Amino acid sequence: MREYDLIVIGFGKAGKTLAARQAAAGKKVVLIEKSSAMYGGTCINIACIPTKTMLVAAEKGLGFDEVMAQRSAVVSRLNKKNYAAVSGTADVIDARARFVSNKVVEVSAGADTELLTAAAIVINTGAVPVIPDIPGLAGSAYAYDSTGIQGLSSRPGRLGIIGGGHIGLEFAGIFNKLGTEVTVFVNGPGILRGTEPEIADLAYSYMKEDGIRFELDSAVASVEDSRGAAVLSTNKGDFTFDAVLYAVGRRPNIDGLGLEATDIELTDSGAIKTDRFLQTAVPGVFAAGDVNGGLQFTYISLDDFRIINAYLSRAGQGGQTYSLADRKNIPTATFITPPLAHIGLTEAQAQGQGLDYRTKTLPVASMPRAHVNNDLRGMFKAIISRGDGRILGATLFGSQAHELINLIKMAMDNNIPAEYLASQVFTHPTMAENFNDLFAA
Ligand SMILES: Cc1cc2nc3c(=O)[nH]c(=O)nc-3n(C[C@H](O)[C@H](O)[C@H](O)COP(=O)(O)OP(=O)(O)OC[C@H]3O[C@@H](n4cnc5c(N)ncnc54)[C@H](O)[C@@H]3O)c2cc1C
Ligand SMILES: NC(=O)c1ccc[n+]([C@@H]2O[C@H](COP(=O)([O-])OP(=O)(O)OC[C@H]3O[C@@H](n4cnc5c(N)ncnc54)[C@H](O)[C@@H]3O)[C@@H](O)[C@H]2O)c1
Repeated sequence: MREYDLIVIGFGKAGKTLAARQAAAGKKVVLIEKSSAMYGGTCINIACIPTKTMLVAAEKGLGFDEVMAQRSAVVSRLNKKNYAAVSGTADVIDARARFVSNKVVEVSAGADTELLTAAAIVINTGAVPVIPDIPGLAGSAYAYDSTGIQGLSSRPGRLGIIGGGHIGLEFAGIFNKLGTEVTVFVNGPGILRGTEPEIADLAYSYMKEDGIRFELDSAVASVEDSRGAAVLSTNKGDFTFDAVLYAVGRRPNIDGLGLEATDIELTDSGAIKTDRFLQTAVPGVFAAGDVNGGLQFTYISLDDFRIINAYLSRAGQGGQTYSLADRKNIPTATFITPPLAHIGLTEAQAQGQGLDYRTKTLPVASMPRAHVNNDLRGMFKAIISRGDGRILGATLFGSQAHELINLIKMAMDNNIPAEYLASQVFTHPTMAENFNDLFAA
């Protein structure tokens, strides 16, 4: 049995960063990844990076083949870069890993198997798409998850999307820009629920203006392949599509990990249960990223790395280190057009908590940079505590929102009051300078 200081299962954001960092610190480290096509993990190969590459290329007006070629070029470059970043100092094994006991992992590739053990083991196996229980969907030749849809060899004329969340809306925008007729099936009265309602309404109206169709309060009852297409039977009638994307959430990936051979415990939703240091019920075994049931974002996986790295680095030295309890405000970005970003409380949440707050909304059309950009769409909204001027939350819908939200996070995390942003000297003409008005009394 080969012995290591650290075994990392899965090439995710947390795992690859931890493997490289611990190996650089002199630890004997191995990272196990079941597919070389996944060096760098989900984000690099099948998620954040390829989808945003597709969006940017489609926004430039490129056609389907060029968009896909750019996607492949970027993924291939980053896949290689990620492999090099880890393999220089740690062992990388192309194999599937599974636990055979609490601290023993079997790696297998074809007929070859080997047992490995280590003082510390980190599970970073990500999440997999939930397949909705719709008769005929799983067997349809025209139904795809978010990975499958990126493998299409030609542009579908008609795309049906089941699910109006992050993935559904992002792909709706990409394919709409490529000239595909897109219909999104939403299982509720609107999209972007939980977002400030006036901004969700605006986003919905823009997407409709752009030609995206929505079937709200819809339920897909069955899918049937017929004459080279998929026919969706729904409570709103029958619809025929050349391709159907299902995007109704992703579940922690514990498939085939052999957890039943260990004392590792699961949460009710099937994630690996951890403490605030991301340690499982087995001391020395950690779970990072989507598999531990936290928010499913690459930057959360990176923050999980920080927690485990701090814990392992102080091993045996006692004292407190960074943990989940210290994690501050988490921003989000939804890459629709224009992008939508949020942090902290919405007005409804502030009201629900009985807080004394004021709100400020600012249409993007009032912003000088928006005129320079010739893109007047969107609205910014801030929620500010009346007493001490703290920023309680913000929703930014407009060009560069995904970048700007990080400035507000810094202010919120450090208790910098709204007044500071209201009087800060900003470069001009920029979208950021509008914080002078957004945060003014
Ligand atoms: C289409 C899409 C778009 C997204 N866009 C964004 C975005 O813009 N911004 C954002 O922050 N987040 C985005 N996300 C979410 C983000 O991709 C994930 O939260 C993040 O990649 C999770 O990383 P992770 O560290 O959990 O592990 P992952 O990166 O998922 O890595 C897990 C790795 O483990 C490997 N593996 C699994 N089981 C085994 C095993 N038994 N043995 C060996 N290897 C194994 C897998 O092959 C995989 O490479 C998106 C997700 C999707 C699907
Ligand atoms: N920009 C980003 O940061 C980004 C982009 C893509 C994905 N992600 C991450 O990936 C995760 C998964 O994305 P997702 O879009 O699959 O999940 P999601 O949770 O964002 O959205 C799923 C949507 O599907 C709906 N739904 C559920 N069952 C349904 C059904 N049977 N019929 C119709 N609709 C149904 C839900 O109401 C929800 O609106 C996200 O939660 C997010 O954490 C992030």
